[in-house]
Amino acid sequence: MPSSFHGLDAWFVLQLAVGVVFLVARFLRGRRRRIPLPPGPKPLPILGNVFDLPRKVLASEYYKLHERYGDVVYLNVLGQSMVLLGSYETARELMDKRSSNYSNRPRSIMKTLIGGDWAFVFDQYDSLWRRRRKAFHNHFGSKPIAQYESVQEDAARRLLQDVLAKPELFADYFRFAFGSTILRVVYGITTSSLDDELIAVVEEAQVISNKAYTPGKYLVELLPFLRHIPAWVPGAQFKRDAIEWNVTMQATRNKPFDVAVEKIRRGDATPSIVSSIVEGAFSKGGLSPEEESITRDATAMAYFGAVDTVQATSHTFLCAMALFPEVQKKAQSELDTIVGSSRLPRFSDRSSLPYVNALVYECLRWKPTAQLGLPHRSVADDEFNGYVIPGGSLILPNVWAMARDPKHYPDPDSFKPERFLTADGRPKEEVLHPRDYAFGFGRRICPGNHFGEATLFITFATILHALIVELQPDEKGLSKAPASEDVRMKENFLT
Ligand code: HEM
Repeated sequence: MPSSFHGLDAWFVLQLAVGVVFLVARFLRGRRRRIPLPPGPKPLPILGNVFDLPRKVLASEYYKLHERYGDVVYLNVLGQSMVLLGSYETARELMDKRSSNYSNRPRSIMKTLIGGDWAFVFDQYDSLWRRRRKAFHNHFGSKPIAQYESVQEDAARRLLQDVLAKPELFADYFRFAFGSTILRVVYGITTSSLDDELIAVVEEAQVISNKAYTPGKYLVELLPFLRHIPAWVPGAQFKRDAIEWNVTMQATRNKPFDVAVEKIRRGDATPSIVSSIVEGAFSKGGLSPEEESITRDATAMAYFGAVDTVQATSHTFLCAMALFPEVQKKAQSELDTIVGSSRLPRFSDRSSLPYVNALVYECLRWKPTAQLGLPHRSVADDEFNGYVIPGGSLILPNVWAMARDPKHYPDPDSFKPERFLTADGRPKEEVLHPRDYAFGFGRRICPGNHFGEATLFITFATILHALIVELQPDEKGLSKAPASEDVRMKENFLT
């Protein structure tokens, strides 16, 4: 006997519901069909554009699709819509101006499996992300970070000594300088050597996340039901890795925070972001468990956001200085005039050093660190230039292409800080600033951009004031510089 629902036959209600859903879906599909998708290669049935997707995560490879199909390119990979944006103008229109629709992130199953749910860079565009991001922004905005300038100056000076003592370890020392600055600013923790225990933990977490978030590496991202497979099943290595990685990911979130809180309890804390939050809450009886959890999440994100990005830009700097000695000389001459030979640069010199500032911007432009940005995901269907962009599409801004658009940057392969300066050496307003794309877009724009730029400024100014960056000669005493266009970016989201 069929059951009844408020007097209606349940079977009838079910059929009605299915019918309505079907009609709505058909209507939406029809609407979409009336408005075409953006141009792109013809998809295969079911597989879609799997074989059109560049084999390498390299912006230059993705750009070939723009050369063929235009500024906005549509791909469908196994049912997942992807929209590639090939110019600053399109990214600005969609990701900045319509930010409320384009600020989601792709879902990641591995993020949860490895215990990385605290890393809000991968959060969905929801209220939890808003709270974590606000907590972060409160301490990394342009005003609050000014109080940590002396920490950044000290780190740059220590870097100089370390590189002078052991130039062959320059890459390790740059990394240590940025990592130790973050631990000091965020947690008030002083680290003294490359093999510091806390640095080792957070560095390990970086390696893990780079593995876990490599696009296309894990089948579970395409077939989410695989996450339920028990770890002992043959072939489920990803589950066994995830269990092991959980320990490091949790330690990264909690260990430095616990050390900071212990120092506050003992009364020997140095001023830091955590000390200001925890001590600020004393008057109301301390942080609530929820506030504490948000603080742990937000503060742990700083090391994650800061170290790889700033280090990659520093490598661009070293490479550019070695390849363009005339630029290096100009920057050094400005430093000699403004800073003089009796001391090292300080933040108070920053506004008097337009050429050094322009050199920082040119480093962000010449080989941008996140060459395909970080993917966003759209929320709902949208119309743009006569095309429909389906809700749920992955949006990939080609930052590399923006940074070398000849409309904005004539002779883009050359490293020319002058492009950001007027003929009489003052900052030029009308040129597209790398800050407008190198740090991402819309509501997801990098909240560490002020801190990041400040770190780059003081590090580059200090190095240039004391050292000369040159190519290392080979065994015959010759040093052959590659052409600028042959300096290749590594295959990855971060270069
Ligand atoms: C040269 C330096 C840096 C570059 C080029 C850079 C670049 C980026 C980019 C491209 C994004 C993605 C934005 C988007 O989705 O549209 C991002 C996000 C982020 N960055 Fe940075 N960044 C830098 C330095 C820093 C620093 C120093 C910090 C921390 C102090 C930081 C923290 C973050 C965080 C927390 C996010 C996630 C934002 C979110 O999803 O809401 N970054 N960064």
